[in-house]
Amino acid sequence: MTPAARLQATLDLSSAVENDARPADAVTAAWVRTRRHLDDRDKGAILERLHALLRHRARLGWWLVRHGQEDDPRKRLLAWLTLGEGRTPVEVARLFAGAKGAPAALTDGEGALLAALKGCTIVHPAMPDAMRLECPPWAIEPLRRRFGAAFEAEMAALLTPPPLDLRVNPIQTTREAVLAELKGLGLPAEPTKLSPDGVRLPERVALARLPGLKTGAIEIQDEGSQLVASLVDARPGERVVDFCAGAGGKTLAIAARMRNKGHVVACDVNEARLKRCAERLRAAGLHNAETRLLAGETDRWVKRHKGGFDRVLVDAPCSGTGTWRRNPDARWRAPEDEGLAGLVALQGRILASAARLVRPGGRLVYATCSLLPEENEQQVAAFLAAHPAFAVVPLREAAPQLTTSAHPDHLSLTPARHDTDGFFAAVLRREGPPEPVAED
Ligand SMILES: C[S@@+](CC[C@H](N)C(=O)[O-])C[C@H]1O[C@@H](n2cnc3c(N)ncnc32)[C@H](O)[C@@H]1O
Repeated sequence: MTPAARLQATLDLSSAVENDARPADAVTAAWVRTRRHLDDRDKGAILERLHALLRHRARLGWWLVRHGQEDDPRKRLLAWLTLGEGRTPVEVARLFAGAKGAPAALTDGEGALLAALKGCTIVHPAMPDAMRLECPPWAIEPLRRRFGAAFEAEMAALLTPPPLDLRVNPIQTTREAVLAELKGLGLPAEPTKLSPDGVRLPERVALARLPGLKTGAIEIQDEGSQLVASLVDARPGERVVDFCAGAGGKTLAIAARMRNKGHVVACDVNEARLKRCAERLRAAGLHNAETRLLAGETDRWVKRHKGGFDRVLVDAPCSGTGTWRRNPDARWRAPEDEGLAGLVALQGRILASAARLVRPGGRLVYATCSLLPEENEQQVAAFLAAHPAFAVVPLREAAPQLTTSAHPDHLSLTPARHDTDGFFAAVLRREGPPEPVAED
């Protein structure tokens, strides 16, 4: 592909993302699937530029509005080439020459825009915080409260390209073998610093270069997510519930740690995600887990299995603020349902219901990929106040190796401090019998 053809492909993909309500990664995956002829280098260059455009979306839009231009994918790309890649108007005009397969030739207005942007930096002192920090207005105050003086550093870290983390499936192989294999392929793989099962590749690679993904020997999973699953500390032979299992990222990690012994029930209200979870369990060679579709958090199945499990993980639906580094478009989509308050209420209901499944002496882990105290510490405090049968297991006891957490009692991972996605997890123990609840 010529550099100009790569730009045209980036424009096509960026327009597809703009015109589709689905998250950018879903649109991108579908787009790539229908373009199998693209070689890995072209694909890599196109995706890298798309991610830059998504990461700097608000800043680029601010510059366009300032110069009276429409904020659309083509203009954003022009602005990015100038402000982000430092190309001169002459270089950009050479790429936008209107040749076959290349972007249409520049209009006079676009030429004037490039001239006006020449020599500018992508961040301007007059930018409002929402644009300068690429942080939606609704999240600025809660995140400022959460991080204090570190707020801007955390926002900056959320704008960096994430590493590619893999989790090794101990049923099939070892971390040493995976590291040796990846190094043999010329990939700069390193063991993850905190997770004992993780391997980190500092940058995006073509997934086709990772044969273990097809065989289930490795899974793509952020180091933070691996650490949350490890806090469940499920032992071979135990009975475990992953209450919000989704497509099974953490279910797989838990079931593998149990060495295929015992039983894991992966619950969710989303049938398509659970189906994907079942497929991934099969591919990974894990047969100690089943999926269970729930009608809602108070499904009768929960009542029937009251007190029946050693460990329960609630990886609650959340604002996803901790994953903005990986899903840069997510920050500009409002939290689901009625906004943050609706999510917080749903999390509270899910946690209260799932807690019924824990046997006396058993462990309940509440986790989110949110950075907001409302969804994390405050949620746990409200649960403990209403459920005196539960007590916190401090992190130094639950996971002494994770004392770098930003919080003394709970796991609190942040992109700037730990170079992981933002994750929160609280480990709780049931010390008394399940309380009767209204729907019992
Ligand atoms: C953060 S995601 C889970 C990610 C998953 N644990 C993983 O590691 O890949 C939250 C999940 O909660 C599910 N969910 C939403 N409402 C629920 C409810 N009322 N009861 C159970 N699960 C629910 C969603 O369908 C979604 O799959």
